[in-house]
Amino acid sequence: MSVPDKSAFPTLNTPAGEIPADSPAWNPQRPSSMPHHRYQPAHDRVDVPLADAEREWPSRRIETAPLWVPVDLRDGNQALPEPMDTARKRRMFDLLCAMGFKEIEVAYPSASQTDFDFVRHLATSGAVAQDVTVSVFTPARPELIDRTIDSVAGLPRVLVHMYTPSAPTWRNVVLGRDRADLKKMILDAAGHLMHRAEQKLAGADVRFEFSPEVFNLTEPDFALDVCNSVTSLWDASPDRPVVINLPATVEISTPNVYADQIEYMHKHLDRRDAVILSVHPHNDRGTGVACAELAVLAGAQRVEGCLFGNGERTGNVDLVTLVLNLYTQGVNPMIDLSDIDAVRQVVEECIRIPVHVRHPYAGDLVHTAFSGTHQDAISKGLVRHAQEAEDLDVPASEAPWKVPYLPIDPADIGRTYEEVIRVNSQSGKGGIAHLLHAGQGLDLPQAMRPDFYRTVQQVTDDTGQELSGEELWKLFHAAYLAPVHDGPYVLDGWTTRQDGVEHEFTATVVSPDARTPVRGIGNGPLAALTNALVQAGVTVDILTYSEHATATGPDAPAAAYAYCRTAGQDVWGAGWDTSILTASVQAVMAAVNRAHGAARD
Ligand SMILES: CC(=O)SCCNC(=O)CCNC(=O)[C@H](O)C(C)(C)COP(=O)(O)OP(=O)(O)OC[C@H]1O[C@@H](n2cnc3c(N)ncnc32)[C@H](O)[C@@H]1OP(=O)(O)O
Ligand SMILES: CC(C)C(=O)C(=O)O
Ligand SMILES: [Mg+2]
Repeated sequence: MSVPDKSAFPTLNTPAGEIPADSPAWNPQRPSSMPHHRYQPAHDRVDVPLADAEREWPSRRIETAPLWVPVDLRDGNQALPEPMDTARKRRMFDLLCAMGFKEIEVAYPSASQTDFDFVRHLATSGAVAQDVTVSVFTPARPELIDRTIDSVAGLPRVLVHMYTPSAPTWRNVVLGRDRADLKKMILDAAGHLMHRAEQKLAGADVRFEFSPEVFNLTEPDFALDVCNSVTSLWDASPDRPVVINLPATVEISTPNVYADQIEYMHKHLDRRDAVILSVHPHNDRGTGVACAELAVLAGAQRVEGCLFGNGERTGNVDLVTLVLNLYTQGVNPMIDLSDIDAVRQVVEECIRIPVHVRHPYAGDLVHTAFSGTHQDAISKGLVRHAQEAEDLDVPASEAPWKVPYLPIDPADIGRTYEEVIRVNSQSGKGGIAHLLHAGQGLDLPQAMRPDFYRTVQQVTDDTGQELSGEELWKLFHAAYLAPVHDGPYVLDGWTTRQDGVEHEFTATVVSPDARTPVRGIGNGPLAALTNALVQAGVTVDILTYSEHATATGPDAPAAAYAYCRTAGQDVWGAGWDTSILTASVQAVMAAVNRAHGAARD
């Protein structure tokens, strides 16, 4: 074993402190010297409004899908090194429509000519179906609102989404306004937006959305006041509801805090039946998905996010994960991900960022098990699943899914089982047997599996590499099948004959020293074979024997396995032929040659 060279590691500040006095004996961790004191807990940065008695989200369940709203073409796009052009945006838009999204944020039209032109393209090309609402995003600046309204002229269903930062640092540092000033600015802009839309978009179905940016760091009473003022100004009603979108623009806390903030708004917003309560989590702490899910428990009805979590910094919340998380709870997610690789391919080509191999549901490795015990469990689970489907008389794709370690049937999202089990040095006999079964239809006897496992382990340990199904088959072939032709005893032209219960086996046994004609009698062809081999000086006891067809149909090869005691050893041999008899003779002769070949070496 090689010892790593310590100089290759970066210099770390070694833990400076003593073990805290109140640490239990089992925990010898010491304080790190990193300056954690520079950061404040979320509870010191913002009031968390919900009292214990009011909190209901922990005991709720998600039983229907919220309205999913992809913001890939705006929030995702603004975070790209190379923002999408019209062709890429159109490809992404068509994908989102095909997946079943009905409200899609398509641009920040005042940001660039490209974004403006894309909205014009949608308005003039007939790309937008009857039931799809196009959403556009604008800051609260009159000239930029005007440009935004100009972009959507001619679209029949539009949501105009206006935002302003509302958290104290943003108010003070970015906008230089106090609460009253900011509220005035918001209401002025909201009024301007409404009047401009009335003037320029008459006849269209136009609705409005407001986001207090960095809602999660905004004082709850201020957020509530601003949102209520906006819904009142826009005269929200159940038949023309306003979207109030409450972003975790930058994640700051554990998801339960966000859930409390959302439940507070859900319970205190005016005109609640005229407000669609929306959330927009980002993923700075890696908990965007948890925030969205807890927010839905807390009363959110709409979720904004991006496919595969693209977006500013660590991304927007990942809609693919959210949708499939819901699916795995037996809830119809209202979005089609039955070909996740096709979706992934379009997204990767549009945004030019690859999906990580460990990305939930979609990564190359997420339905794959390398480790032995997992493979064993999956392999047994798949067999049980097929059996249960048969018992229920339904196709395997309809039977309830309970396979260990696989939260979803990979086939439901267009993945194949081939990638589920892969073999390296961490793998065990179950996984190896599974791959041979999947590839060649071999059903290795349980007792033979450890034997082949040792051969495989030797190769994977020596190379440190993965073995494909094809490579495993080659190894199996070399170990158990090839010795029939490649060893000290080869049969030249053999025949069998049956007379009542008596079987006769005749052959010429070719060995390096002689060609020996042999003839044996027994109560079966293999007994006759072993009896004949004695005449060539070979004593064989067949300890166990089994055979099976490797597929259905008359031409399907049969596989045979023989465990034999010969040359002072117990060895396995295998045979593979369209004739079961030939396969069984091969299996015995392969075992003989493996043992006698090894004895001579
Ligand atoms: C959390 C989010 O995702 S928010 C969306 C962020 N997305 C983007 O910024 C992408 C598109 N943005 C842009 O193209 C540009 O920033 C524009 C066109 C909107 C504005 O460009 P510029 O006028 O050059 O301003 P710049 O971007 O430098 O600064 C923003 C200005 O808007 C103000 N501002 C920021 N947000 C808002 C808002 N929501 N409403 C009104 N004003 C705002 C800032 O205070 C600043 O004002 P100042 O110039 O008086 O200091
Ligand atoms: C909804 C808008 C303002 C946004 O992208 C955010 O806050 O992250
Ligand atoms: Mg955002």
